[in-house]
Amino acid sequence: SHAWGYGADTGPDKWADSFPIANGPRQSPIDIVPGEASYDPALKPLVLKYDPSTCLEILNNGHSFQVTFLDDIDSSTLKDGPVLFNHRLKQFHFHWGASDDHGSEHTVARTKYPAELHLVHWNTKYANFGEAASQPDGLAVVGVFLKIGEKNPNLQKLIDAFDSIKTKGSQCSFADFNPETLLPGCLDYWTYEGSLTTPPLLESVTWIVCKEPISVSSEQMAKFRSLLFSGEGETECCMVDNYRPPQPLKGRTVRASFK
Ligand SMILES: COc1ccc(CNS(=O)(=O)c2ccc(S(N)(=O)=O)s2)cc1
Ligand SMILES: [Zn+2]
Repeated sequence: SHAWGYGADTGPDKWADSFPIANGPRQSPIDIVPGEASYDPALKPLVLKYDPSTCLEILNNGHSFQVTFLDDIDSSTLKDGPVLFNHRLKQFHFHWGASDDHGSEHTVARTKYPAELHLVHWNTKYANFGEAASQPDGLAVVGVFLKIGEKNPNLQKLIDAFDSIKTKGSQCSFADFNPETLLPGCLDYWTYEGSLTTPPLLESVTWIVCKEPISVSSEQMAKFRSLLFSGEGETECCMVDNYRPPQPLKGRTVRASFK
């Protein structure tokens, strides 16, 4: 069945049964080894321009929680960086662990962060998100690590909506949130050609992983873990460890935008 998840019978080690691309040549996430990344002076700075008025809703899709954006015009966009075309923000979501010592998808020299933010954008040379998602240069996902530290007031706005999206399939309107507030001060990044980290694991993602993390408090991480994978009326299953472990690099080059 296509009911994939993160449990023993449905988790990452079983995804290849229904999605053989799981063993493909450009799978994500990966372990980023800074010493092996090649600095590319031709890489441009990332240009991220987000319009809070295009923020639509926050929802629990049974795998993570995500905030979706109106993407019918160029109001929230990603330009430059490693990409050649304009991309539109579709949604952002997170991956996290059952405890503060793990939870990110990408790792840095095998270092795990407690969580990772993904801002998903699609290349507007294609007609729409679904079209773009099936093209090798169709998507660009910005990854931002979360590190335990000061309480993050911008994350708190998301956390305050969790009571309304506790169970799988629940959603509520969510307006005027600016994802720019979730970006680190420095936008130095690593970039490589990869895939979606969840089924359908499409190999259509230019990954842009920020070197600098943002902060999250341990108490805020505990609130992430109060969300449920399970639907209303089902046996409660805490939404934790919704991350895929690093995949083989298979000869790919990881470039750095910084020295
Ligand atoms: C064509 O049919 C499709 C196309 C795409 C999807 C997946 N949905 S999605 O693109 O939002 C993402 C899934 C995983 C993401 S990650 N962790 O790599 O940022 S992004 C579903 C059906
Ligand atoms: Zn993700």
